[in-house]
Amino acid sequence: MRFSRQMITVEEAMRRLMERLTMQGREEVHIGEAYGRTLAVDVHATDDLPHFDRSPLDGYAVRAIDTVLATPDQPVRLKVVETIAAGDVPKITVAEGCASRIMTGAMMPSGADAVIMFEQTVQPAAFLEEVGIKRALKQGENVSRHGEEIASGAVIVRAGERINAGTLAILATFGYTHVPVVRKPRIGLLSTGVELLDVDQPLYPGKIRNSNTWMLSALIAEAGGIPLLFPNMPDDLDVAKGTLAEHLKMVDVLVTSGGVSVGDYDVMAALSDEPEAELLFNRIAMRPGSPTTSLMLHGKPIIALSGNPGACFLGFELFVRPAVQKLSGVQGVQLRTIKAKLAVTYTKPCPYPRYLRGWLLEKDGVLYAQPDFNEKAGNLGTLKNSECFIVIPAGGIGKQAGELVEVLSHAAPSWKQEG
Ligand SMILES: Nc1nc2c(c(=O)[nH]1)N[C@H]1C(S)=C(S)[C@@H](COP(=O)(O)OP(=O)(O)OC[C@H]3O[C@@H](n4cnc5c(N)ncnc54)[C@H](O)[C@@H]3O)O[C@H]1N2
Ligand code: MOO
Ligand SMILES: [Mg+2]
Repeated sequence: MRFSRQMITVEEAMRRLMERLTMQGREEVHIGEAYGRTLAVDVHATDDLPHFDRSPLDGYAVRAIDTVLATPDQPVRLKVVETIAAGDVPKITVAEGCASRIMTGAMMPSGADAVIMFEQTVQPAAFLEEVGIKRALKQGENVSRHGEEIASGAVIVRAGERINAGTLAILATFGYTHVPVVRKPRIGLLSTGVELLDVDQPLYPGKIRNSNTWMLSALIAEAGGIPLLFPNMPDDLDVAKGTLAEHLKMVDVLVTSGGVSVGDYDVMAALSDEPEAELLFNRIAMRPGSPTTSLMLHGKPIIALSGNPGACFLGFELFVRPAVQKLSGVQGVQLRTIKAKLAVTYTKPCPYPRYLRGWLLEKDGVLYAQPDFNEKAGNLGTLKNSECFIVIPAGGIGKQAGELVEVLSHAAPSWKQEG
């Protein structure tokens, strides 16, 4: 099996994995902790917004009919009967020939049906209790109507939407101190390989420090999962079987790095051949990361990423981020690309689609995708500069500068969210 692998497309691999994942249950969290979480149910407006007629300006609440003859040269004089601050309940009805001073956000007094801003009024010097209105107003002008933005009972946020800063504003407006969200998935994480040292260990010949675990842990948290870090796993199949069985009890998905290729010590590849493992895929038409593997073990999915840091990074974006999102309740998760012009010619041939790390730039209104030329799968020095993957299609002669290419950005918005 290890040497005769069936190659499938990225899309097919993603489909096979996604169909094994189901949304987590729900929990309630305080609004202060809800940022970045996914709504578990539709949330409704508990009142009209606004819930009273209010003024959007600092000015005077008037009866429009009283202002019909008003001009800058001949202002209409009205008697000021009250001053209304935001938060006050007006006490006096605005009668014919009268006006109330009113502040932004304050409740409209009964009788008034329009507001004129201070700048369009004059204060007759000798008559402090009067105001001169310099233009005619229409009924309803400058009044924010009760319920004009959102009606009580309307859906304000849908199940499956990710809570951003704007969502928090609307939830707070309607009094949701606690928010029904989808439980965060627990994503176990470990690296394989006896060559790996911890960050605080000195280098020895042949050994390297484990960087994938730290990179993946941050990416998992950013995607909305809880990373659970397990110790590095030795390249021994029997040990791996026991260790993984224990870890799987504690997580919803397990992500591993390394050991997926055809090497003598590639333990995750060896595990895929075991009868208790159900292989989902172990060869994908993509570069880097073609040996990226996924399997079901003891009823739980394992996503086994390549150990090469660049391939590991790509594998995360293509498979782990969408998996975390689906478990987190995000609706309609799928790979979504945008088109941009390739900033420089790239001619390296490849039998599979190649995902080049890079970034986007804008020049004279045109979006360009700039590849990072440090794209060897094992290179990690420029991983930090990567904000997207530029897809160079299989075969052919690559792409010329200025040709349109598909670009997959790492940020969450590139994953379609419906609803
Ligand atoms: N005969 C073949 N050899 C290889 C093939 C192939 O098709 N035939 N594929 C190559 C490709 S492509 C890739 S990608 C790698 C995949 O390797 P593994 O996923 O098995 O990963 P390892 O062998 O464990 O490690 C690869 C590389 O990455 C370093 N590494 C591993 N873990 C970490 C970590 N946690 N932090 C930093 N670096 C790590 C490791 O030391 C190796 O240098 O296989 C090719 N070979
Ligand atoms: O898939 Mo590998 O990362 O090309 O070296
Ligand atoms: Mg290997």
